[in-house]
Amino acid sequence: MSGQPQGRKHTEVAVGVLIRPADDALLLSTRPEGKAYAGFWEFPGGKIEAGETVEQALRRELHEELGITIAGAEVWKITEHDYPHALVRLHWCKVTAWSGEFEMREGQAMRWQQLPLDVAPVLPGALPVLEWLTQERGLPASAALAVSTLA
Ligand SMILES: Nc1nc2c([nH]c(=O)n2[C@@H]2O[C@H](COP(=O)(O)OP(=O)(O)OP(=O)(O)O)[C@@H](O)[C@H]2O)c(=O)[nH]1
Repeated sequence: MSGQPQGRKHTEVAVGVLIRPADDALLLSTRPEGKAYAGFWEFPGGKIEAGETVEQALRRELHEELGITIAGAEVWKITEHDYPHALVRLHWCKVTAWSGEFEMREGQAMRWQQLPLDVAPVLPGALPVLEWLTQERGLPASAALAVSTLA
């Protein structure tokens, strides 16, 4: 039979939509060298390890990658994306409070961004979230589409 290979397991991922309280800017960072889609812009986060909650995984990842400690995180949306390298389930959390100074511990670049983003390309798995944020902010749909640069 054709189609999905049987038993392909989801990789569970915790992702943080960091929103800067002063101006509602969103934090995007680049994927480090050596990972799939290196150089693509994404929201910071990473894989949930065995026994971790989404919040615990996100706190650990953001500390490892960015050097900050988040106050709390609640799941806002859950999406899935089927990449050649993995079938991922993304647990999106909005984060508006953290402590510590940003430090790019994996050699990434980071930018605070308004919609439409002026960085590209963005990981395809992040595009639905840009659409929701665009709707929430009452912006024209083109504010989310402008980043769909992937062929
Ligand atoms: N962090 C993050 N991952 C995303 C986003 N969108 C998206 O599809 N993903 C996918 O989610 C997965 C995250 O895995 P990762 O490789 O960044 O996680 P990690 O840091 O724990 O990886 P490692 O353990 O291999 O070092 C990747 O397959 C990535 O393509 C996003 O906006 N942010």
